[in-house]
Amino acid sequence: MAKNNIKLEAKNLNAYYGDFKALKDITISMEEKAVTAFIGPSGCGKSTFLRTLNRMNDYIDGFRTEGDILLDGKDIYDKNIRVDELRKEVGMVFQKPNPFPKTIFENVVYGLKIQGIKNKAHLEEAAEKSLRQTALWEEVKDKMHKSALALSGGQQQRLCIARALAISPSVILMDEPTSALDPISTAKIEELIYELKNDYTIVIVTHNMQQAGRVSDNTAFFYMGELIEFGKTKTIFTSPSNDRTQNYITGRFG
Ligand SMILES: Nc1ncnc2c1ncn2[C@@H]1O[C@H](COP(=O)(O)OP(=O)(O)OP(=O)(O)O)[C@@H](O)[C@H]1O
Repeated sequence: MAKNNIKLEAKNLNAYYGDFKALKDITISMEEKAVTAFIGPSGCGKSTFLRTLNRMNDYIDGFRTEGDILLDGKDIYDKNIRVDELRKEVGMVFQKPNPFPKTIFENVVYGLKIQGIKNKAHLEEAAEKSLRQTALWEEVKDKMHKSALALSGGQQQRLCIARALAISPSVILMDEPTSALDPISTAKIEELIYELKNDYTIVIVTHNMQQAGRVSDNTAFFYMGELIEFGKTKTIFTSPSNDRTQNYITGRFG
């Protein structure tokens, strides 16, 4: 298989919450249209790192970074970057499905409406497209104007992914997207991730080793704020070169 282009890169990235250094000298390249998984024990910095990739941590008082994060070669922390534009390009899906207390339709088109798109036909078309992409359309097409909160947890998470897709990002960040879901819903989301990587670059934080093994092309193992090992998922899971990676994936700690 030809090697994909690099979509996202961190170069010598340090991140701090006040005096606490949560990420230490992270350098990593993430391939375009591939799935990169972040694994590691609780508190090792996976979510912090994921959130630096669309500047979600900007909201946290005392948070700061050193080093660079490049999206398509451009530093996303550059002072000329518009964070709203960045977040259109780099969408995010969270651990717990978080639909708005609105209809299914309003949830999917939320981002488009914020962008000022009002044309009803256009919004309907976009909603259908995103819901088809997340394999939810058949399940919800007759209740588009009912509350999204009436959907099951798994459907809600697929709706949140559809909401993220509707604004046409090129990267989707997923922070433990299935940890609140049952096994069947989890399998659906995993299938979806597999499909989506044809068109999107995906970065996923997961505690579930099997999940990382099933869905990702490349895996990064973090430990206490450091990137310990990064490589092809198959290699990381079958013959890691670092003892700490080996101990973690075999369940000896974490
Ligand atoms: N808002 C915050 N303020 C201060 N420290 C924080 C904040 N968020 C995270 N941290 C600290 O940064 C470190 C990394 O946390 P992070 O949430 O990135 O880890 P994680 O690997 O994603 O953990 P988990 O798997 O439990 O979600 C931890 O020591 C955590 O306590």
